[in-house]
Amino acid sequence: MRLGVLTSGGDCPGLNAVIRAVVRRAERAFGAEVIGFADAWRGVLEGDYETLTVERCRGLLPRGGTILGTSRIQPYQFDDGVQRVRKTMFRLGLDGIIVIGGNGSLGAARDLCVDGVPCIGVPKTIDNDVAGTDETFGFDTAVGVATDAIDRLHTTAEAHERAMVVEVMGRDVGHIALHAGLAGGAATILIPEVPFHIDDVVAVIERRRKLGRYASIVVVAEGSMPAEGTLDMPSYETDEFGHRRLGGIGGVVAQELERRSGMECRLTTLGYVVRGGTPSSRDRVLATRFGVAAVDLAAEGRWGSMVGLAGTSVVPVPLDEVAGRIKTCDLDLYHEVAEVFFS
Ligand SMILES: Nc1ncnc2c1ncn2[C@@H]1O[C@H](COP(=O)(O)OP(=O)(O)O)[C@@H](O)[C@H]1O
Ligand SMILES: O=P(O)(O)OC[C@H]1O[C@](O)(COP(=O)(O)O)[C@@H](O)[C@@H]1O
Ligand SMILES: [Mg+2]
Repeated sequence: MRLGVLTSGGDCPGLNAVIRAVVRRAERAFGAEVIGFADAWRGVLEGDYETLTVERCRGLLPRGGTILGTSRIQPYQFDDGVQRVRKTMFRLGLDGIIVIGGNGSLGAARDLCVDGVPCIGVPKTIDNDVAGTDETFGFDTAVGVATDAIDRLHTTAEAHERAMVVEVMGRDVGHIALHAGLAGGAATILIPEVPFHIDDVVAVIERRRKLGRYASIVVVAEGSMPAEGTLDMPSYETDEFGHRRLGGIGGVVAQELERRSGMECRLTTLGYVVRGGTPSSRDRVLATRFGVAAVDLAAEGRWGSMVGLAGTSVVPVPLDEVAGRIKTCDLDLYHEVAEVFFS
């Protein structure tokens, strides 16, 4: 067996741990060779690759980022993209490609399978928004870093009696904001799934102030939106892949909160900090389990599957059930648990 592997979409902690697991399982259990492609599908399209060995992957477990590099390039952007992918695979004698990516990359992997390019998916992203898996690796690390930041902000907020707005990543979903906000004892949490009313945020802060709580933390996911017609939004640019370049809603919330409550308010945008650096032990274990399972699926010829976490088990999930879908926040956790603490 000869396998290709690539990392696609935004990076997240644990990508290197998957690569290491893939190579080790392939080499040790199946005597198989693994080819690593540079910068996601760019490497496949342009024939930019390296042979990965157990030796090459030493020391990777705790390393953030990805030794292969990543991009948001997909073969379907080019008229002859799929043809070029097939050509590279034929030339290298590959049986298939392990695609470590988020919902966008896994959607493309499903389409490629239909077009005769055998793929196995491994779900990654700090956002935890991939359907078909209870969790993606990278999420636990991101929540941990954000929680640590909130803990630190509490003490400076208390010293100055300020409200602190913390903006965290989360393009379409608020998993990071919800979990870090809950873990960090936020006064309120804003997520993309639930349009917010700024008056409700102000009310929470004022209620706390009446109780003598002058310091408050407001966690805002970058994709959060005000209820229609309630606030002017920053205008987001769109990047070359059609993604809105987010970041800025936290500033709007902080500014309005200060203006309406008269309370001193500061903004901290965590941005890429939660995406970089060493993966948590939990993410390393999940990434390792996913990598091993992906190679096993390839060996069984179960192309068109993704590895997913169901409860405590790693299971195969058809890419058809993943493509074009998104896993949003558990609204019971938001309304019935988190909201208990919003005051
Ligand atoms: N449903 C889809 N089917 C095919 N390609 C897609 C789909 N959604 C996004 N893409 C392509 O996949 C690329 C990677 O997706 P993106 O969402 O940016 O990263 P991720 O894989 O981390 O979710 C996008 O730039 C886009 O070109
Ligand atoms: O790296 P970029 O292109 O600025 O993208 C930022 C986006 O990537 C993420 O970090 C992860 O998203 P993906 O997993 O879809 O790549 C989002 O939270 C954020 O909105
Ligand atoms: Mg995505």
